[in-house]
Amino acid sequence: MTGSITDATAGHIGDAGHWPAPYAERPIDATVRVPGSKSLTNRYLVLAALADGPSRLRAPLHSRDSALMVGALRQLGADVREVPGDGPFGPDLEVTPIPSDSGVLDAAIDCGLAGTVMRFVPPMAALRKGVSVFDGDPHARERPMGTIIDALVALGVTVRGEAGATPSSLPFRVEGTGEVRGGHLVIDASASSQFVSALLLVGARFTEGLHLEHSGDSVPSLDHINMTVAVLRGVGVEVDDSTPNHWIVSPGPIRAFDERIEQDLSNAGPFLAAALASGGTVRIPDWPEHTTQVGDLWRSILTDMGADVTLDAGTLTVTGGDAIRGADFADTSELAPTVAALCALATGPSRLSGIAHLRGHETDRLAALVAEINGLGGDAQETDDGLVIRPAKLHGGVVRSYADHRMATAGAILGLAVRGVEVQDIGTTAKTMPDFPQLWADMLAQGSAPAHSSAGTPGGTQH
Ligand SMILES: O=C(O)C1=C[C@@H](OP(=O)(O)O)[C@@H](O)[C@H](O)C1
Ligand SMILES: C=C(OP(=O)(O)O)C(=O)O
Repeated sequence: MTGSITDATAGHIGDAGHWPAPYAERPIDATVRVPGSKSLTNRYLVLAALADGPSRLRAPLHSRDSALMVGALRQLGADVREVPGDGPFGPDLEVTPIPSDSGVLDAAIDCGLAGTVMRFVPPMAALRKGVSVFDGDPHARERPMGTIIDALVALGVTVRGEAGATPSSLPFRVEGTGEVRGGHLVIDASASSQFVSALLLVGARFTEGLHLEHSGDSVPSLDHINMTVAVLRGVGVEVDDSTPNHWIVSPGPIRAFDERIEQDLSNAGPFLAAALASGGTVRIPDWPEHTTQVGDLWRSILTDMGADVTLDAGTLTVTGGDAIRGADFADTSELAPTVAALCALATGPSRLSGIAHLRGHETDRLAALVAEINGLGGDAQETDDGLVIRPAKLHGGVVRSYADHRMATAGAILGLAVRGVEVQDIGTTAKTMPDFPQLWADMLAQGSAPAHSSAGTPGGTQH
């Protein structure tokens, strides 16, 4: 760490489990790499377990959510091995698929708090013989699951809750017979795009394939569904998504693959936000030229907030100015907590819309963001489908993370601009980024641009 960035406590957890968020005395000037994409890693893990031969994931994410997925697939009979790779964030993974003739095998699946595990794995369990019991963290029992359970029941699969009746949330058991006929299925996926992705990922393995239709309010996080469709096509699965709210997956094999996982562009967000929060520069090399990750939206979001954003020779460079501009953002999906943290530091008002379903994420993110921003003296309010955040002078205090990795990283962003912020349970970032405190400290340690006044932001006035 250079002398230009204060707070030598970066990366340490305080006695009360509070992480003193490092405060940026000067503009950050850093080049950062982040681990592999959670969404891509867990999709490719699912497909590898269902494929027609052994597959390899290069530079995958190693985190709690990916470990939970690996654990689930092993329970279902897949063989997942770590093999040396060339990525800086851990080994590659080789996957031998779930054998089709493994007999009757019972399984216990720990979903943790991972939406991808609790939604993607139950349809896989229906495709093999045996009982698979699903449960997770306490809050996982409150996340929306009814749509996926009802979908399986409509497909002829037996799903029982603790009392024996059809449940609407974790815990439950799926009684697989080894075969699902498939066909036309209508669901309401307005609470999560993961319901659609979950069924599309297995659809080719249904005897008749799958014609999935969404009926209800709009489906959130459409980028994630488009990612699912693109990944499926990449492994030889035919998907027709030419009619809005309809996805037709032809029956057929899922081709084994050897795939390099892109870095997690959503998790790049807090580091890029650090450029704005400190009025400095953050570069991320190997930014994909074409990607299905929602995190590619950082390029427009951060431009709208007043940053200078360039993508040159594969490196994304974000330079913050003297002030962060407030703006209106629709459908920011999993990027919303990071966006909200920047909005709380902005000089003008912001509105985030199209994110009502965040109430069913790791925590009720709309309520949590309002409570924690306002707890630091901010001015945030919930709307029907999002947040309004107005400029306010912030002060130090504790940011609670609610077991939500993105609340914890939002606290870290605020702490760069506001002295005296502590994040409760920074360890929860392990859900998708186990090294977050170290990566954050490394970013700060790299040096700093010449001092500039960050006093243009409400947070900056606290310096
Ligand atoms: O399919 C995926 O990998 C994801 C889909 C989105 O879920 P929702 O549609 O529930 O927002 C996103 O928020 C989540 O972080 C990851
Ligand atoms: C909503 C998220 O996760 P999950 O995959 O658990 O839904 C997220 O990572 O922001």
